[in-house]
Amino acid sequence: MTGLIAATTSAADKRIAFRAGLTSGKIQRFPGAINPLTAKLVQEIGFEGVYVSGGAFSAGLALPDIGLTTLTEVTAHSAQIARVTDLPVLVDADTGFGEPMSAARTVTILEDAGIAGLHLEDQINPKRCGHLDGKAIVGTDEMVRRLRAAVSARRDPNFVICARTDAAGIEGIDAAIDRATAYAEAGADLIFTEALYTTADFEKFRAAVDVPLLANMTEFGKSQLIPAQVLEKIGYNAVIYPVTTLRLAMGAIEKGLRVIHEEGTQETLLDEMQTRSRLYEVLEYERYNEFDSGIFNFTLDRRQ
Ligand SMILES: C[C@](O)(C(=O)O)[C@H](CC(=O)O)C(=O)O
Ligand SMILES: [Mg+2]
Repeated sequence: MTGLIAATTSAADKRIAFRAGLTSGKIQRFPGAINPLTAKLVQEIGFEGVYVSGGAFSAGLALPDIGLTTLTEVTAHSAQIARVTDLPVLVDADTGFGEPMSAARTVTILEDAGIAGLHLEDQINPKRCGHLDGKAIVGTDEMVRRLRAAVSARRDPNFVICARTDAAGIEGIDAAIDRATAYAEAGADLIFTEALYTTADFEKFRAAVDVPLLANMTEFGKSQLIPAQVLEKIGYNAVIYPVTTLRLAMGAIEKGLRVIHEEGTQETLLDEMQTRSRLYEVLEYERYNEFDSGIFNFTLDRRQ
């Protein structure tokens, strides 16, 4: 039964692994998982962690990424993902779901949900995707209050609090670096350098601060798609591919629906599908059968 239904690694151990990864010198790759099944594949393929994207979660609800989802919704979704993986899960907590006190509550609730870390961003509410124009950010002091509240609420000292700065696209990279320094002083364990443009920007950021850094390799955004090996050489500690699995899946879904609509059958799509047997393998279906026979292993005589 071990490892079926839920993964075996405790939340405490996942947080320890996350922290160890951040100081290992090896880049920690966190693809976004759109559901628990995807998280199982992320682990099987050998990544170091799982990311829960606010953009992908809201898009899955057919909503834009403008802070419409609630802490309760994000927590329920993230907890389902964390439950099935031995990997640390990093959750996009947007601006913390309210004022600094709400950010503090967000930390406790995500801790209870078995999450390894969250990121809070310095945008105003309502926030928007960091790769769009027209963003606005709160003052450094306001974000520092947000972070201090989050850090003070943490009960497991290994829970990772990541501060995201959206300042580069608004005030320039030097201002973003100043903010990152202030956020690290406020207790952030990791800095998410949102929407930098080129490799040179990532290099400049790395040279300027002495705190673990996270890169966002989202598609169709402002940043060049820099390979993980290059980011590692630059000295980045973590990278997310936040919306990639959603975009892959939605691309395939749209194409497939059009084929069925036009051809009246999905026959020509079969090669592109995950087969039933592969699905059952990922689900470890056979082990559930073994579990059942372990329980129902008695026989009844005629008098019972
Ligand atoms: C990382 C991000 O916050 C997310 O919600 O996944 C988004 C990603 C995206 O919209 O491509 C962001 O960068 O704001
Ligand atoms: Mg987001």
